Amino acid sequence: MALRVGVIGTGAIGEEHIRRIQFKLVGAEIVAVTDVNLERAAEVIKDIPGARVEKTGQAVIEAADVDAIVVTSWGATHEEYVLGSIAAGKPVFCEKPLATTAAGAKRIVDAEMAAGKKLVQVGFMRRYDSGYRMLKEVVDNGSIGDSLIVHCAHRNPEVGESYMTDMAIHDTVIHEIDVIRWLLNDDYVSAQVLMPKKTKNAFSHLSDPQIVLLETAEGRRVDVEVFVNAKYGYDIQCEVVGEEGIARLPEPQSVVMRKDAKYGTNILMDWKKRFIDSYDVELQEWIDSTAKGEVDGPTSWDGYRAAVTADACVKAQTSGAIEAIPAEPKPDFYK
Ligand SMILES: NC(=O)c1ccc[n+]([C@@H]2O[C@H](COP(=O)([O-])OP(=O)(O)OC[C@H]3O[C@@H](n4cnc5c(N)ncnc54)[C@H](O)[C@@H]3O)[C@@H](O)[C@H]2O)c1
Ligand SMILES: O[C@H]1[C@H](O)[C@@H](O)[C@H](O)[C@@H](O)[C@H]1O
Repeated sequence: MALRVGVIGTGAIGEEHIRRIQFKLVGAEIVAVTDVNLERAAEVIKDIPGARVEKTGQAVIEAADVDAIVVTSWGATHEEYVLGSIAAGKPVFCEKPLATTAAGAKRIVDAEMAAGKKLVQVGFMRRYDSGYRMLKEVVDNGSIGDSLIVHCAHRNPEVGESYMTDMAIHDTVIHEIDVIRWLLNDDYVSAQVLMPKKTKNAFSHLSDPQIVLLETAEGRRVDVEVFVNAKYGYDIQCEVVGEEGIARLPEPQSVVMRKDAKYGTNILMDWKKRFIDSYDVELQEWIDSTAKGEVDGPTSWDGYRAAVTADACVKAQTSGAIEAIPAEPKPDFYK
């Protein structure tokens, strides 16, 4: 029988995930959705027979015909819905961030451990991207020797007025925080944030761009330029400097053109397209492992460690200091 999925939050990525679960992937169907904007929720499922709108997230979680939950509402609301899913004993896929504070993510870890069963997967989809997987293979097989430095850039063409300075960390750099921790098989010990000259293209309340500097337990250094009003495109860069060579994240495939006295390729403008294949792989694996009663992907522990690092970065945004990131052993429950 197909896994019956309920979705909380039918905005941009909620709609994307609803459509891929219902029309592209196998083994699952959408049965219930909700959003604070109920009209929007109804619009998103209008061509899905049998799917209905529930009035609240809790109603989706508690519905008898919902086997598993997908949380795609705003970041600050994730904790409540993930805790609700754990309390109901239902598997939950939560888009990043797991919670917007380390304390919130810790409450999820504690609740899941108390429930005695892994139920939570976090939407760190870059771990499923073929480019990052190729890069990890090179890092792991020693082709460039030991990794010493990682240079990253995370550029969005623009963001809306509701995007705040701390969101550069827990909404945007959270991707690098997780994927570089996974890539290096290392964890962070300190964070610092530098604020370069501000672009004229950002709203006045937003510091943009920013440079995040992370240090790992093994002494590696990671720098992330986060620039969310970069105008020219949606551009994700990652370069690993090793003892014996350099390895770069491949660019998305694109036809090279010679036209109008120019030679080049297009740059994407939309995050939806940049990791489109990885969302498919991520959610198909989630459906398959959930059907087996397992969690194979990034866990709440990964979401929690990312949130601890994000908290240090947010503190560093205002202190200007190098902020320590406390080390913690991974509980056996998550090994
Ligand atoms: N993995 C990725 O690449 C990726 C990409 C985009 C967004 N995201 C994450 O997904 C989440 C949603 O982002 P988005 O771009 O779709 O935002 P969005 O604003 O387009 O959609 C969010 C939706 O949640 C609804 N909502 C807000 N509070 C709610 C609540 N309490 N209960 C139910 N619905 C509620 C809003 O009305 C809105 O429709 C964010 O956490 C974001 O960081 C992840
Ligand atoms: O929610 C989005 C999404 O996670 C994108 O991948 C990221 O580039 C954006 O900065 C963020 O706002």
